[in-house]
Amino acid sequence: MTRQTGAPQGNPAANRNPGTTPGGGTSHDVGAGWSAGAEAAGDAGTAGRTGPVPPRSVAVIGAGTMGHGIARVFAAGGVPVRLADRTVELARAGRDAIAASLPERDATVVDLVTPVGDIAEAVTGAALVIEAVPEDLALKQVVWQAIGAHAPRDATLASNTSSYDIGLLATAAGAPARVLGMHWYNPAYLVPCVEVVRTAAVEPGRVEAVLGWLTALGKRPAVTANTAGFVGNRLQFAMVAEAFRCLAEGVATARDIDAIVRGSFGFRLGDYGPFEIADLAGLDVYRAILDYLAEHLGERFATPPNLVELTAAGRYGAKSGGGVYEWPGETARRARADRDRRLAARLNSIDAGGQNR
Ligand SMILES: NC(=O)c1ccc[n+]([C@@H]2O[C@H](COP(=O)([O-])OP(=O)(O)OC[C@H]3O[C@@H](n4cnc5c(N)ncnc54)[C@H](O)[C@@H]3O)[C@@H](O)[C@H]2O)c1
Repeated sequence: MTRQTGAPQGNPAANRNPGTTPGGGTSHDVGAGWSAGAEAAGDAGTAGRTGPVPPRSVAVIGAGTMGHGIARVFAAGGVPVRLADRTVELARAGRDAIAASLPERDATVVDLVTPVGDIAEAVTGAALVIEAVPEDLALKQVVWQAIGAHAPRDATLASNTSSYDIGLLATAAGAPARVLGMHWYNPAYLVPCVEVVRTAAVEPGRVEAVLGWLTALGKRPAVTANTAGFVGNRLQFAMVAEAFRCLAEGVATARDIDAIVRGSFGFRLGDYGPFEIADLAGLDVYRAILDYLAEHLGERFATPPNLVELTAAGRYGAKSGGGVYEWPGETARRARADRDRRLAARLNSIDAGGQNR
């Protein structure tokens, strides 16, 4: 497996784990969990930034739950947005939802959003087109035909699909070299990560341009390959499926399952990803747990060969100086101190918000 070198060092600026990109590249700095905290989540403005800049104009197709939230992110970054739906009235409803979601009903943001009832009109002059119509493949393919027919020849075209093969949409558009996935999470203006899905056919530079645009808007993008569920939904839905199984087997009530996730491993997930947590816990421990779970709960818990390989090589994580990440010198001690500080701050903020259920 690919090992990440120079990973957790306890210095937020220097330790942005780039993550393993599908092509094996680790070139972009996305500020993964270990270094979270420097940027405000959501649609931060771009004033004073000297790095990446947002796209000059955007069309968002579908003004529902996701479309209006995505449109808000760009408008809040100063980007003119054409927000399209089946009718201009539905598109106006999307713009109204943006206005209602803004703490101060900021007119400068809302005024940058133009509702339209027609895809051809929406995509005219757009540097970036984002499709966010319902998860219905036949519907999406019709919409993608229209996008392909009318979008400018140099526009980057993105789908917010949660699960579909981006290649099917790219084919419908007739422009595979310009199509990629852009998987946002709800609410789009608050959840920092956007998965950027790199297809085999997308031309060099498109993915990198999107990463720059998102970074300019205060987002924390990460790259995935074009596989079912990408990374986020693959992991999230593995948990959801197991939660339903626990419920069906009477292991706990729905309320207790939610409380366990919120208050235990889920409590850490806002700050740490699975590999960071596993390296600090001990990969030998994780392997032993998985071996037992596989024996008692079945093959879906089978220990993955790359975990077997690491433990067989004596790479147990922070305690052995290396696991998924490298842990030279004092890094493990510093990372544990950093973890305790972060989690204490998280606990305090939850308590302060009165949300500790
Ligand atoms: N809801 C989520 O949490 C979430 C998260 C990530 C990704 N997604 C994905 O985002 C996409 C949109 O999901 P949503 O939850 O926003 O759905 P939604 O139903 O809330 O919104 C879809 C919008 O698309 C519009 N629409 C339908 N046909 C259209 C057409 N031909 N032209 C233009 N607009 C059209 C609908 O009128 C509606 O306003 C789906 O692919 C979904 O899987 C959803």
